[in-house]
Amino acid sequence: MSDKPILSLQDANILQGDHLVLHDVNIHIEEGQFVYLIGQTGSGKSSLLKTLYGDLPLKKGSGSIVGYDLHQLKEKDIPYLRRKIGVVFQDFQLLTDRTVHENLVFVLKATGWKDKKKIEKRINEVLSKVGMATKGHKMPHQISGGEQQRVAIARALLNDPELILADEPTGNLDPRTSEEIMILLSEICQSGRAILMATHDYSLILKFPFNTWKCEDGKVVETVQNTL
Ligand SMILES: Nc1ncnc2c1ncn2[C@@H]1O[C@H](COP(=O)(O)OP(=O)(O)OP(=O)(O)O)[C@@H](O)[C@H]1O
Repeated sequence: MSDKPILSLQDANILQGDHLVLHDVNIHIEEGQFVYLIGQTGSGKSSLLKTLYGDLPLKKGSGSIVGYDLHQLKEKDIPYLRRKIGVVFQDFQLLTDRTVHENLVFVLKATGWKDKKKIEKRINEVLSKVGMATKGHKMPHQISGGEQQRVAIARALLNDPELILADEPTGNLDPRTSEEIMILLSEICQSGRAILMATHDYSLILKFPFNTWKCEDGKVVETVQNTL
């Protein structure tokens, strides 16, 4: 593992419109690192992640993510930034009117892939990686929540991202399925990708211990497990 920074914020303010959610945020993630983001409801976890994937502007402070300067980020840069990071949400956000396979084709075509053979090869690779190789023909409503999240993770992996941002990816899943998703995310991390994951599930943190940042009183602080 090198010490190449995949993500860093210096003295950053996180805003929702005029509302200051977090101030003077200083964080840093390197290649292959797994970091949890915790904090009470409304403490700013999603707002921080949104700033990182370009959904909220960084107006004060500096920040870089997978080589992009967040302060200089233009609307036209956002699709390119999103190809270098994978984003996973609590509610999976699959397109419900098409199969698993078609969901993945859609993303590849939207991100510039044209060669049919390469598209098929990549889809097989990511579906195999998440244990869903035989389910490509299913509609999202024909598979379980855990399986839908596996597909959403496969979708996040399509463009081989250096970083995955996951906003409560186990929030809609039962404890056993949550653990399976954590095992999958841990394996993805071991293969060299960095992961920043917002969660409310402290039992997962205890079972899969990684560095933890807490949003509290408008700040992000590094925390240790016995003070969770
Ligand atoms: N779209 C929005 N417009 C204005 N304010 C918002 C918006 N979304 C969130 N906020 C406010 O920003 C603050 C942080 O919310 P955020 O969603 O980032 O918290 P969170 O830690 O992710 O919460 P949760 O654990 O419930 O998902 C809250 O005060 C919230 O009310």
